[in-house]
Amino acid sequence: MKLVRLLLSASSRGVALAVLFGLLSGASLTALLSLIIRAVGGQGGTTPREGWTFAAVGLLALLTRVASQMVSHRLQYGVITQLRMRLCRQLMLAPLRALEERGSHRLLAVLTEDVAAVNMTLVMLPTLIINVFIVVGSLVYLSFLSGWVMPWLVGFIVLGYLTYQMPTMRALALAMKSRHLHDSLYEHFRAITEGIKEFKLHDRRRDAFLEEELLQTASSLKVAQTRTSDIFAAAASWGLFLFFVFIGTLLFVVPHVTSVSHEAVVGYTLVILYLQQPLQNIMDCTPNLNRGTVALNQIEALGVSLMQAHEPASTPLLAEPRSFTSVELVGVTHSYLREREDSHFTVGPVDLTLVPGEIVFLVGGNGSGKTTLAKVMTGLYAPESGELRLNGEKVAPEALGRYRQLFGAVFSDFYLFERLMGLGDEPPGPRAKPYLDKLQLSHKVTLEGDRLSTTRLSQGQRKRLALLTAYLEDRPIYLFDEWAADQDPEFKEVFYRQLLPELKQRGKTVIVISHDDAYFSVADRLLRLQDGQLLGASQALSPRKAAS
Ligand SMILES: Nc1ncnc2c1ncn2[C@@H]1O[C@H](COP(=O)(O)OP(=O)(O)OP(=O)(O)O)[C@@H](O)[C@H]1O
Repeated sequence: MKLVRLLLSASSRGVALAVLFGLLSGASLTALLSLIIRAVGGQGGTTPREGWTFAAVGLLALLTRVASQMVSHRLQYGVITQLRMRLCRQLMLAPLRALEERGSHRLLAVLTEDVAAVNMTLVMLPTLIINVFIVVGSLVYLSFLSGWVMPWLVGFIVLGYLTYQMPTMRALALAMKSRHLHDSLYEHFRAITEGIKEFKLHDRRRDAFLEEELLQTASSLKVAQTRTSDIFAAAASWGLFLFFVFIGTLLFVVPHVTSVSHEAVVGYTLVILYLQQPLQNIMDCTPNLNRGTVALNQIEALGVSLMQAHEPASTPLLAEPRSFTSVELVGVTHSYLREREDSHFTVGPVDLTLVPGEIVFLVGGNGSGKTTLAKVMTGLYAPESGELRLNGEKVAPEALGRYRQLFGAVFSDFYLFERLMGLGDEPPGPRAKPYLDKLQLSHKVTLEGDRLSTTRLSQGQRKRLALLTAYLEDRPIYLFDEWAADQDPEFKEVFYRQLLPELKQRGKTVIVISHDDAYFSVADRLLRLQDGQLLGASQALSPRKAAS
């Protein structure tokens, strides 16, 4: 049902056309069948008129079948594209914390595995529609052939349906289990792609992973999938067996208990034999329908949970904020649940003011909460308590998206885009060139339009490219999370002594998370975090002093 609703929501006209052509195709195939039966059973041979009718109906069956398939293909790929786009939009609008909690492997499993499963289900749509109409058309034809035999047939169909449904319910539960195992499998795939160096350097770790993790999950999946397929195969074979029971009953029992003509018995037998293929096709579609339903449930569950976690819709972005007078964090907190210890790690409550043109260093031991505070400060995490204030005014939840546009940031787990996107209509080349020189990257990277010639660089160089992006964004506040950690001593010196003061001179506020105590003197203010608590000068220097 959910699949039908999905299709209807995409294009009710497309669904109507696909069904109409499917109906015409099914009906013409049934008409062909009745012509065949008449020709086979007829005593006086066939006439040219019947021959022409046969050819015309055959042509109609062919054309409507192709039309139904073509309409269905458009519907199918349209739905899949819509589904992908909708999911990606939902992911991008969801709060960062909600995405982190779900984990990238689960999100990837939905985006790839589930969308592919829905696609597979939709692929068989034309076959399903046409075959359903062949079966329906044949039943209508049979009801005209003999009203007496019809109750027997309906009885068998009901029996077949019920006995098919019972194991199918079990198969659905197994399909759900398989789906959860797929999540684990994606986590393992991530370990392989991201941890390949660690595996290569340690054979015993690799073998333990393969045997104890991957094989365990893959084997459980194999068992669940094999059982599911077994159930469907057994149910389908049972369906075929019922056919022969029906034909046997028709040939050897029905004539003795009701008065039915020989012609009707022959017609029924031929139609039932003919129906075997369409019914087989319908039954073959059932496992896919099941998988598609499970996948769609997963997609919808993710969508619903992300919608619940949605940040309030942002006020339309009229223009990015180009300046500010103050950013304040007032009693702001953020906490993570430590599941194993059943306790929380909390950053804050933090009171902090930032003004334009100052360099603020955020320092502290590993795990003291620097990155977390940076995420709260930049609006990536909404404060759990307390409030953010911009220019003295509280940042309402729906204004958080706009507030974030104040910041240009390079986090330690930054992502480097191959295109410099969203930087305006002008090609970024001329603006980027001086920065490429400044960042000592001109010999490595050029710009072709807005595309970087390469991003296959050392980690330090990639960070410089990320810095280039931040420069071009030209935001009022910059945040660098351990940016200098991968730089050579020479460029570290350039970063701390040249680039940071230059940004400050341009009136930018620069927040630097750093462990480089040799350069702490560059800061106007040093904020020290310890166990999530802020020590040190949380109030801004006066703008005049900051600019000095
Ligand atoms: N996504 C997360 N989910 C749950 N807990 C987290 C998450 N990120 C961080 N933490 C917890 O919050 C604490 C602070 O982490 P954070 O990354 O803010 O520290 P940090 O000071 O930036 O550390 P480092 O100097 O090592 O980068 C850590 O002890 C960690 O247990």
